[in-house]
Amino acid sequence: MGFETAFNQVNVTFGDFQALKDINFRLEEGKIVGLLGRNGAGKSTLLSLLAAYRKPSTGTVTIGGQELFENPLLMSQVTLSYNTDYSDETDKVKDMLDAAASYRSNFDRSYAEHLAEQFRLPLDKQIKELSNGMKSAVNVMIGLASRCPVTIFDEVYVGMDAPTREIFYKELLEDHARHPRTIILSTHLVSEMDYLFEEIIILKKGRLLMQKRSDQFLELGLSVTGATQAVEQFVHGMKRLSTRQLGGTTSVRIYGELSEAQHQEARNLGLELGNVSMQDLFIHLTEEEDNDAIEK
Ligand SMILES: Nc1ncnc2c1ncn2[C@@H]1O[C@H](COP(=O)(O)OP(=O)(O)OP(=O)(O)O)[C@@H](O)[C@H]1O
Repeated sequence: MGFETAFNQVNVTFGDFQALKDINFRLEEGKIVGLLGRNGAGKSTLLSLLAAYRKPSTGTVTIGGQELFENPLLMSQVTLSYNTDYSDETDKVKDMLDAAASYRSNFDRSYAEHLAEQFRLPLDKQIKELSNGMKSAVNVMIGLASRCPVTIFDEVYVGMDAPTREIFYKELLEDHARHPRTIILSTHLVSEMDYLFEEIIILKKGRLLMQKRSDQFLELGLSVTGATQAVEQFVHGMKRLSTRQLGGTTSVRIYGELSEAQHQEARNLGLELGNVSMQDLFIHLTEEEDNDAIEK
């Protein structure tokens, strides 16, 4: 069975508020995908559809060509980890492992215990007594060790300190290499997590703004560095993301691709061309009010 994931003409409305509008995309199986968007863009709503927690108001979500909602066999192939309220959870960490092992067919208990060790999770402690970052680590541990063909983490890092997040990213990459599967990560930590993503999806105000491979996305912008006057002459009329100046040297980040003639002109002016970050592009694309076009 294939696990290509598809959203087909999906809309979600809450009363008269439309949270998702005409969402169409396909995810080839096996990729690590970053789901990006400003607060309220619709990321959690979209992920809740993919975990079959809710049904689209219209449209369908399919995995391997079959509709997901109320399809128990397919639903068991998806896991969604999110910031859970564990304030009343008297189970111990090890009880949680037992429960996950009993209902997840691919659950790898020894890998879960390895993760518990990495995250320094006390197996005998009640979950409600853990710190916030440790509760998030429990979610990551269950999510990764479940080895579901579609594995989703919705801002699951909340409360984790930087070294713990590094352990999460490292384990995710290593386990994905050993057991390739679709992993979707929604995040606001774009600059910290950009290297993880093979592909990105950007939502803006409930719409799919862009779906691109990360390398193609990064080609949407570039930095131009050199003598201030030459840089200013070169970037005149281009869409500017930011400017940094130090002494007589200026570095301008622009949005847009250059023609061969422009590359030649940059060389003639002695300018250095470089990359811009995923975060810079993301901020630009989600701030611009006139940029609501759907691009693929
Ligand atoms: N149950 C609900 N009832 C009414 N509106 C809702 C409901 N759930 C979500 N919304 C609205 O839908 C929009 C999208 O919310 P969603 O939680 O999907 O955004 P998000 O991209 O995950 O945001 P954040 O980055 O802040 O977590 C928001 O305007 C939110 O208020």
